[in-house]
Amino acid sequence: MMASMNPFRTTCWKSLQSGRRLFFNARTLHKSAAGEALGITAAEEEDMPDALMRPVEAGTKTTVKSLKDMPGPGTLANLIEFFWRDGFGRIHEIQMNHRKKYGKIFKSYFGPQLVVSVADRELVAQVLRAEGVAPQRANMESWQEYRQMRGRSTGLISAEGEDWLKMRSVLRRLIMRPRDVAVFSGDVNNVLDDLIKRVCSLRAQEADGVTVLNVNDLFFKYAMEGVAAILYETRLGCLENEIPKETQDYINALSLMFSSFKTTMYAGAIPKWLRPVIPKPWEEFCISWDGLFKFSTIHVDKRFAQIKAQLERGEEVKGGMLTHMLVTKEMSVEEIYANVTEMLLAGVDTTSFTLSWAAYLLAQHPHVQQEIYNEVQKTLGSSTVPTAEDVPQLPLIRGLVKETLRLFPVLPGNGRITQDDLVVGGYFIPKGTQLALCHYSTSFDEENFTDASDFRPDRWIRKDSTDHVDNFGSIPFGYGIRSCIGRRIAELEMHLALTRLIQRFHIAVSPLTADVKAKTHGLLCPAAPIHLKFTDREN
Ligand code: HEM
Repeated sequence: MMASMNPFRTTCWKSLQSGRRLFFNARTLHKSAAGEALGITAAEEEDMPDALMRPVEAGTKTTVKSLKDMPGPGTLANLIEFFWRDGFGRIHEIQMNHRKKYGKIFKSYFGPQLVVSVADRELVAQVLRAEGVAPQRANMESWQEYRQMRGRSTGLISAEGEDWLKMRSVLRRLIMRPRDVAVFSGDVNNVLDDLIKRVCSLRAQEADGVTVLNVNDLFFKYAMEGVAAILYETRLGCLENEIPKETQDYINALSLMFSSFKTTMYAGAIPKWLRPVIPKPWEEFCISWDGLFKFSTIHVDKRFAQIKAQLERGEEVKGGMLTHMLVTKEMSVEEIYANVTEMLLAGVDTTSFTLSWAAYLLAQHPHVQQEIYNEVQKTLGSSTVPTAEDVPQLPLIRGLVKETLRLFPVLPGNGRITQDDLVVGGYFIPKGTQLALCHYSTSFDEENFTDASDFRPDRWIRKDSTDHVDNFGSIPFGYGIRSCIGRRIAELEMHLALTRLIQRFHIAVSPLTADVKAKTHGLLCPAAPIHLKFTDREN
């Protein structure tokens, strides 16, 4: 769309396409060379199942079927399921049902929009194996339209083509490897000191002295404070009793964004010409983005002013990711605003929902909690404050996060728009088709995980250095060059938070908590509040 308006973009895009052909030829390379071609870090590659790196077998003759032959629910049935029976809240369940009924690959129509769902580990691997240099996730027209209207830049989530590639290559160098984010351990631990204080003050307000109501609210504030400490290099005060006004304004903008989620994200369904008749969704969408951008602008500008003052005083400028971006000017200031805005948006609910589920699962499985507590005690004792360097010695903590994300993948499905004609599962899929990669159903597939409904963090532990835990059925952060850029930040926040909570408290389910199921609201989140008891461990 935008590319065709700008001849420079068109030229560059062509060179990207030829780069991509090169990449296809490189697919038969051995693992690390292919990893390099994909832009995958060594740590990611280590997790990578061989299936993803295996060269395409030549010379096998198969009949290719067309999309017409692909099974799937009827258009009307699908519309009723989603719009009448509120299927958007049950996307994960519908994914499982459709997988059972139609098989590994099936098609659905949302009005005129065709979506091909891929619900099988090997086929998902095949799709990702065919990715080019700048994969496209979904149609981001509404995000791009807002940015054009306000003269704003796109960020990693909303950008495409060479704009995306340029920003991705800057950010990738800063935060993609565990060792890049290890330096933030101190900042995260400062936030964790406040989280623990907050747990103590909240439970003191309850009659039993141990219950914390609605832990997601607590983890939301922790995730926001933690990610902002890294992105903006500042503290926001989310875990204080009185939240500062500008932080509260941001939280309100974020809530508005999520409450209007259905009508905005899915309402590429609401065509532009209908906006004068149904103006509210677009208006709310713009108001919430205004709030989110305003917040980022305030914090980026604040840091910029501090850096300027330091330079004027002849002082050395030290800092994290934001400082690096502001000083090196590898991105324009508008691009920095857009990226920190989109990263904060992507980093708060994802992390906080996962922490809520992890705490809930620990509370429901006291034996597992005890095993993890033993590991933490053995490695750190009761008072050593963990850092990123300790995490490799805590395999059950890592397993806890992986297992939580397998059972409750915050993004139950992910998207790709095919950039070339493909044959997947014996079907011809033309270029430009919207694919849905069904991570929720592959996570529960018994072929991928034995006793798949069981909560077993130890299933992720390698028995020895040759043991390979094949996990392609569960890729909660996506895979390859368009995978989650914040993965290592999120992992650091979650590993340290869970270690410190388990080290300090015994966590149990409060009788006030009903059996909490998952619902989809854009992300997979708890359908009811989770109330937990935090009792001090006797050390
Ligand atoms: C539990 C926590 C998180 C989960 C499960 C998660 C998951 C994901 C997934 C599945 C994607 C799409 C990947 C793909 O299309 O292949 C994604 C993209 C993204 N995530 Fe995360 N995420 C988490 C936390 C974070 C954090 C903390 C940040 C920022 C600090 C972040 C920033 C982003 C961005 C900017 C993208 C778009 C990347 C691109 O298009 O290049 N995420 N995330």
